[in-house]
Amino acid sequence: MTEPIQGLDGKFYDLSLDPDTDDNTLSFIVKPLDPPPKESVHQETSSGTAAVSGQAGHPLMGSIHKKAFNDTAGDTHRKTFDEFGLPEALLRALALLNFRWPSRIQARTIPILLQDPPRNLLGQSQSGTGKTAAFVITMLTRLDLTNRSTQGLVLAPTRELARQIVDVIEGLGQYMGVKTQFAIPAMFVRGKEFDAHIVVGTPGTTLDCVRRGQLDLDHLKMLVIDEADNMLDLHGLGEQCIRIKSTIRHNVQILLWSATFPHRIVEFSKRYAPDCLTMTLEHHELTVTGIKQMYMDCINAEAKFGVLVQLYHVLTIGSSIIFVHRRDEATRIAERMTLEGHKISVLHSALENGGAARDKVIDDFRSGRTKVLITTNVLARGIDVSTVSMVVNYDLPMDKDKRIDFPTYLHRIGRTGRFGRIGVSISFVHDTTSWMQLMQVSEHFGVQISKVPTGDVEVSSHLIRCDIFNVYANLG
Ligand SMILES: Nc1ncnc2c1ncn2[C@@H]1O[C@H](COP(=O)(O)OP(=O)(O)OP(=O)(O)O)[C@@H](O)[C@H]1O
Repeated sequence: MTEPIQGLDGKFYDLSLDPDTDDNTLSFIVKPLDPPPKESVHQETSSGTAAVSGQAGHPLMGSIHKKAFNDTAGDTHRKTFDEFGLPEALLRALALLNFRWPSRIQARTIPILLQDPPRNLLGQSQSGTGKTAAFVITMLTRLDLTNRSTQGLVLAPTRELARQIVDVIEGLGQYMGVKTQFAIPAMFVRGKEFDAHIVVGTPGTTLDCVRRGQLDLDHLKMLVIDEADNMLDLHGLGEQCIRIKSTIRHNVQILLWSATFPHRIVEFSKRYAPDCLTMTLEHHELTVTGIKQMYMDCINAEAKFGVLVQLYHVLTIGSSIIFVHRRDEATRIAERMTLEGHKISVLHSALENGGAARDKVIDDFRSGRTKVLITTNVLARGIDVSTVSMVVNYDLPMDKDKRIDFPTYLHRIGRTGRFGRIGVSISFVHDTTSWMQLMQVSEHFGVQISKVPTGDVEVSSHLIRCDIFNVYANLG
């Protein structure tokens, strides 16, 4: 048995994570130790229920249910989707998908985005708080689905995110007869005109399709740019997004979304989406309460791999993502982890094969066929896999000037702790520079990043479990 953990209630528990999480819960085995309670422990919170229950003397199954708290909660008066005047077919799909209440960003944006005349928006909210459904619900409500012209265009930075967005549109639009198409490499027929209500694409391929006359945007009503701070960055995809915008009418409603909007991008974004309503957050509001941030101090860069192996020996924790800086490093670590007996997937942009290889990797990970995914920043943004309960920053994210990249840190750790779940992020530091960079992260976002010792396997395991437990105990 592992070392007991003292909960905030003063009692002692043995806690281990249960990897068999379902879509709605992160579960763990909790065994009360001192003394075994006669009745179940049941803790009601103001915004949901966190329960540890079971019979005395038996291992107990505790779980954090999908519940709205913190960033995902609506405002004081909790609105319902029924109040937004949505089509009946959409309400049916929301009910089927178990979307019972809108999250805060959904409650704030959907009603105003549905008003006439349509307003542009720059919308920011923490990772995993339901921005995708916010724009998909708006789009499905606004479009005339009896007309087969392309009325909605969604641009995303990667094929994985574009595929995920189409899944959300098809899920929410399943009773509405909505047709979607991709404008991503190898996912459309060259020379054939697009005839879908909504096209979801990456900027380069979308622009290509518009220029070839395959994609007609004359009837466009709504343009959504997901991960907009990244997409409008002139060092990246900004130029292509500007060109796409120059082909559309000026009364098209433009929605820009992201969890991060650095100041330098906000001004440009406001020019891209003129007169937009702006919902932004301060640095210290950006972190998600359910994500416990930690770090491990490695003696040097070479020692990091040993620490990683040690970490995976003591924790079997649902699914996890390991972020590294370089593609060759991702492959190298994957090979070594495989030799250690782990089932590993690797995804980076050099993995092409017309996209099929990338699609298989992410599909295997999503379905739980693989539990550990090693990747680069290509998957730092947007990807929503609810079973991910740990993110490892094997290397800290750097910008092109070799400074710590705050937005990417936030997006990476945001692959866990989604929509009210709890998760852990562990960043590796290996010298004074990386340690100072992590302290800058802590200061920038106003969060505590606690140290997990690397020497003693049992102690590190215990401390991580202890921290997770306290996040759990503090919920609500
Ligand atoms: N109202 C709701 N009720 C229940 N679940 C929801 C609701 N809205 C969204 N979700 C779920 O929350 C999860 C996170 O949503 P989503 O991926 O849209 O977050 P996001 O804010 O776009 O995150 P990121 O900034 O990382 O891109 C998804 O699994 C989605 O199905």
